[in-house]
Amino acid sequence: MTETDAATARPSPRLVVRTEPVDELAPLIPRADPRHPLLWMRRGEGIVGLGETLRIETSGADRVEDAAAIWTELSSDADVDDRVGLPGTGLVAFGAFAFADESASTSVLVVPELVLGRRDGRAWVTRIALADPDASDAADAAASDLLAIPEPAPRRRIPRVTFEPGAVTPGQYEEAVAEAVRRIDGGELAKVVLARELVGELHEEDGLRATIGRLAEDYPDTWVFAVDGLIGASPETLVRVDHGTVSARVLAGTSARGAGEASDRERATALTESAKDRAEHALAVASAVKRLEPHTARLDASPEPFTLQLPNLWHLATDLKGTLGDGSTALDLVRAVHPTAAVAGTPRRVALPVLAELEGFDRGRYAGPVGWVDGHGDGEWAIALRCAQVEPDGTVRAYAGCGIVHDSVPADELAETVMKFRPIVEAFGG
Ligand SMILES: C=C(O[C@@H]1C=C(C(=O)O)C=C[C@H]1O)C(=O)O
Repeated sequence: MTETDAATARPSPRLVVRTEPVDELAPLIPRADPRHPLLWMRRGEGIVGLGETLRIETSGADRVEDAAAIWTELSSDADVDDRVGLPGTGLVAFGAFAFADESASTSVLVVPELVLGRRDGRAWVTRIALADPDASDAADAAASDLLAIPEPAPRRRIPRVTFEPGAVTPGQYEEAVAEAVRRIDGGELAKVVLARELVGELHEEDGLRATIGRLAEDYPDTWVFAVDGLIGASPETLVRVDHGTVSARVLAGTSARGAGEASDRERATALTESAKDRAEHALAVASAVKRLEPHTARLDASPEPFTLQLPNLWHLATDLKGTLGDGSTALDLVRAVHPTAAVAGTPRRVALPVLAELEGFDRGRYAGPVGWVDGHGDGEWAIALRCAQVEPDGTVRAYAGCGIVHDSVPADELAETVMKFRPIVEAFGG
């Protein structure tokens, strides 16, 4: 993979971008890079990135703001010939940001050399190159075939990773939940989200394509993503910006699926009627609305939460939809809404230090924003949930957490993390 560095380069490099329609690319996943997959997909449509033209790395409290500023500059200087004009065509970067300001993990925007995309039944290929300062015709630089469109690879078995609890044992997790409930009852805060991690070793370094394929097959209605080793299938849309419209899906409140049809429906009904889950959900919706509202001319929320059915569980969900009021880009809104109450707690300024203290590990990019942004500032971002970070040495860290409120029961929350781990653990053969 090409190692380049935009964050430190001044003046910023100029990108030459060309998008052209192609007949068909389905299925996309077998064309992804098996070792360093870059992918964003839902219901068979999305984008796959190959190669790396440029990488923007940021960290600290201003990680999103700094990346957004570099991206705006790169985009405004880019020479773009987009013959398709759909969300995800033209210049794009895949991104993943650390959850916490203090995280040791870097945040990244990766600009691939080649993007393969499908949307609304149309397919395209985008080539992104650094302009050659000596070339007389910039478009020629992008047209020269640096990377060929890969043929779909044959299917292979998913890699086998055995997961064990990481820094925090299940017992310690239950203790942390109990302590959180004590603090909530003491009036310190209303909600805090506590997660735990599982750690394993990946030995088949080219097996990630099979893992992603399994996530997409089993969880087709989620956002399946792979960005710089962060792999997962998230049901929660942090924010989408598309030609002046804004949307988000807030999730909070979870129940197991029932064994038979009748018991399954009962679980969903019980979830919509549960005062605990509704209260937890209302906090998450209020925080998303509060942070999006200043940027929107209009913002509507579904009047009542609905139940979102996933193969492993039910969630209470609220969709937000609106129109932008201030020309914000997707990254501006990511900065405005992250971290939401769904993954941090309420009030946020109290919940964040409590979470850091009680959780006992660095979340890295878990529960951070993951998605893509284009040259117009449009993009789709999810909250990185039901995911794992694969380190270059093969260490795999998977994460799952739960919103803790005053009537949370430690054993139930531990059981909920097990349900939430299921997609990623199974996609690694567990
Ligand atoms: C924190 C996670 O999920 C979040 C917490 C939820 C809950 O507590 O009910 C539901 C969906 C997500 O917003 C996770 O999956 O790790």
